[in-house]
Amino acid sequence: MQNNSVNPSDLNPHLQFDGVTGELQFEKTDLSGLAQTYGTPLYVYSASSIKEAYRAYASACEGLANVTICYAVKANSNVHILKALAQEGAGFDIVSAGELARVIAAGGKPQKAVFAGVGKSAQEIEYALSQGVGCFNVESEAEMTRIGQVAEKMQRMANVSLRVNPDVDAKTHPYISTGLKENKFGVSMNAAPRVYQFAHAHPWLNVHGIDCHIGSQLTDASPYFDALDRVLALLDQLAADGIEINHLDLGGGIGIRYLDETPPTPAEVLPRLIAKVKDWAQSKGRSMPTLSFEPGRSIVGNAGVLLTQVEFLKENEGKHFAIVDAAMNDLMRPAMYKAFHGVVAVQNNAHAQPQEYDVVGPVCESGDWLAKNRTLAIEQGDYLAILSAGAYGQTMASNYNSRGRAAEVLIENGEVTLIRRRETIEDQLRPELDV
Ligand SMILES: Cc1ncc(COP(=O)(O)O)c(C=O)c1O
Ligand SMILES: N[C@@H](CCCC[NH3+])C(=O)O
Repeated sequence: MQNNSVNPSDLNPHLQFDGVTGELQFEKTDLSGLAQTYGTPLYVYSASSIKEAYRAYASACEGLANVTICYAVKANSNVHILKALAQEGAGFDIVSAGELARVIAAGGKPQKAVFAGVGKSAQEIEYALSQGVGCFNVESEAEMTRIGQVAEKMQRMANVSLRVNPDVDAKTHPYISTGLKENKFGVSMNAAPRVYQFAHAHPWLNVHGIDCHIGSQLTDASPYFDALDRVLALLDQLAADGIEINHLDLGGGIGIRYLDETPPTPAEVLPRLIAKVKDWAQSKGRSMPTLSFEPGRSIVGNAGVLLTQVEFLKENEGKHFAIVDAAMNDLMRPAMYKAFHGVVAVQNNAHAQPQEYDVVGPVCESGDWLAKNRTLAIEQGDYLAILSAGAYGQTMASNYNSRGRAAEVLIENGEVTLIRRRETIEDQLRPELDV
């Protein structure tokens, strides 16, 4: 076995090769059948996997504190997936008016949504307030001012938490680290008291809590505890200035296995974080704050695969390429972060010889690759599954090269539902022709 080959069931136990046919199945459903029925590229998600991942968070906190799990919509914003999570009781972490509209379309409660992001427009703030959004996670002094202005104009109280930047190294890819002072996110610990004072004094702002998210794809839990130490020290400082904060939003970021990573589980992280907050509250004679977490990737990442078909195999001077019908516009992560995604053939091809391939798309960019140096026994027409594609896959897709976005299906207990139809050329042309 090559060191970059991945056994799908190590990523998700619902993803298995059938013992008799050797076919890759998701929730016992043949993936080749889905590729034939719905075409490729096709995102396939397992509802059971999503629910189990959500429940791992919910049960890790059960009985320990008053905790809301706010699923980070940016990871996968399909309305049907949001609906499944809303039915589980999830709240939502949103970063745009569009994401809030999706939550509402899915039957989620705006009151359980927290609105983050460094550049909220006045229109977005107005829309969120009119829908009764739970809280704004505010990322700058200027934004706090703007939210105060919109709230005053609407004569509506806005709940605010300040997103602080604890300057902690999350030890992840530099593009997805968010809690260092060189990152654009949040307000520095030094500036935070001044911004809180402003909000505290404002008649239309209600200081609800504090928020801290240090990055994504964390495989080591220690940065969470370092960040929490800094947050608690700031809460002490604020209390001394007469501002008592009774809600902590500790962000998302727990990683998933793409290859051989061993990220901590919610059960390994959340109870320890909660215990730390509890100890702090007790030592200060304060009541236990309410808490929220904002996981995205760890809920959906390994609950999805991207199915693609081999268009051609080709060799250039000894270098072998598998040209497939999915591309960087469907799954941007390899091009953007050189991210690793496991790739496996969906069916066993007894005629094909194993060969090392770069798996590439049809887009006119050298950066359009999905995987490099993978040993695969495949022929033209075979289906491949790109693994761990449930998070930051379709949500980061584009129409580059005027390629339509892929279709998406959701499997639940053997039942397959089309949850997004394939985008047509007409869909792409309409906004330009309907003017
Ligand atoms: C503010 C905020 N919350 C939550 C998340 C979700 O992170 P993840 O998908 O790593 O759990 C992100 C993305 O990094 C984020 O920026
Ligand atoms: N898009 C990133 C994660 C960004 C998280 C949002 N702050 C990824 O694919 O890994």
